[in-house]
Amino acid sequence: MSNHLVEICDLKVAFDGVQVLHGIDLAVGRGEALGLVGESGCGKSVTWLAALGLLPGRATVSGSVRIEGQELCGTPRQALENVRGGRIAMISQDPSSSLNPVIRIGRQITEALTLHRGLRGETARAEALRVMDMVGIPDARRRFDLYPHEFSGGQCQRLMIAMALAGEPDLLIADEPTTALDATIQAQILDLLIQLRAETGMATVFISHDLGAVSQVCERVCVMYAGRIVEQGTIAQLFSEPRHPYTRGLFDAIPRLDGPRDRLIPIPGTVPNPKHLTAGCAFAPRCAHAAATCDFQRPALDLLDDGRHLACFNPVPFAKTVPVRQKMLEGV
Ligand SMILES: Nc1ncnc2c1ncn2[C@@H]1O[C@H](COP(=O)(O)OP(=O)(O)OP(=O)(O)O)[C@@H](O)[C@H]1O
Repeated sequence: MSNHLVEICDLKVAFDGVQVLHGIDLAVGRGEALGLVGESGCGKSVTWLAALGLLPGRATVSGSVRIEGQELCGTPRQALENVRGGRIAMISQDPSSSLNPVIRIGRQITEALTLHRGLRGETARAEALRVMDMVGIPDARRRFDLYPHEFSGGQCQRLMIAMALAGEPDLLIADEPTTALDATIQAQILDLLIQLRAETGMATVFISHDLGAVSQVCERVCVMYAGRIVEQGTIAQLFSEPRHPYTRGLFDAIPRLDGPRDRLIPIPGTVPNPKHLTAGCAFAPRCAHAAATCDFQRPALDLLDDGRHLACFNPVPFAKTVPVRQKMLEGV
């Protein structure tokens, strides 16, 4: 059996005939933290929603998604439900997608414990309190019978993580888990994700626009553009020497606290509409490095000598490191 916990091969998704994922190959190791970055609409969420069978019926999905060898694509709904929340749990930026506003929080967590681990009665209650405590809800015993609206936004996010942990997942997919929170609470939730991974050994997929957050939580990062992976490597590789012009553009667009605001260089243009993709590289119209070939031929995702994967005919040369990335790397 492979060393990977999850292996995604040639995953394709179309909505009403419009293809939005074009053959994603991705693996997550046991206990690994993988970051998925890219601008809005590039397919980060759809990749994992498709993997878990959570897309609406009008989506067409093909390819293979395996968890420890067990194929999920084409698996009956009931069997998938055992995997979701059990072996793989997903949290999003919106606690209301996981927390039911009219059910007391303790009951919601104990129900998840019953569903995924068969715990009941006092055992379930004790475990729910332990999980609430683990995610840093103060005075869990007293707050067990409160409703979600009686908790702050950051605490609701913690409770959502508690629900996810209830099934003792092998993989936690955190989809923009901190986007809706203010900076201090964001930092606390990131710390919590790092701490929980260290304590439980679960793998984490961290989906985010925020490269700084990804560098704190993850070991490896995957950059997506227009439904494809364009660069993939370790945090150190991509942060010190991004080779894809898109990855480089994402770094240059990060606001710097220590420099003049005019150093921020946004990527020109916008993400293409999936209906209007050409046979060329989807990033070519926005790319300062694009050559004539890039307009009509698409580069494959190749493995480079340094171990990263890159899909580009004309990559950024080595040794173009800029200080902002050095600063981020200090924490890696
Ligand atoms: N339910 C849906 N119906 C139709 N199209 C969809 C649906 N969900 C996603 N899409 C399309 O699929 C593409 C990928 O969307 P996805 O949500 O995966 O992007 P993302 O990278 O996660 O963006 P964000 O960072 O904004 O969440 C987009 O073009 C989006 O419009």
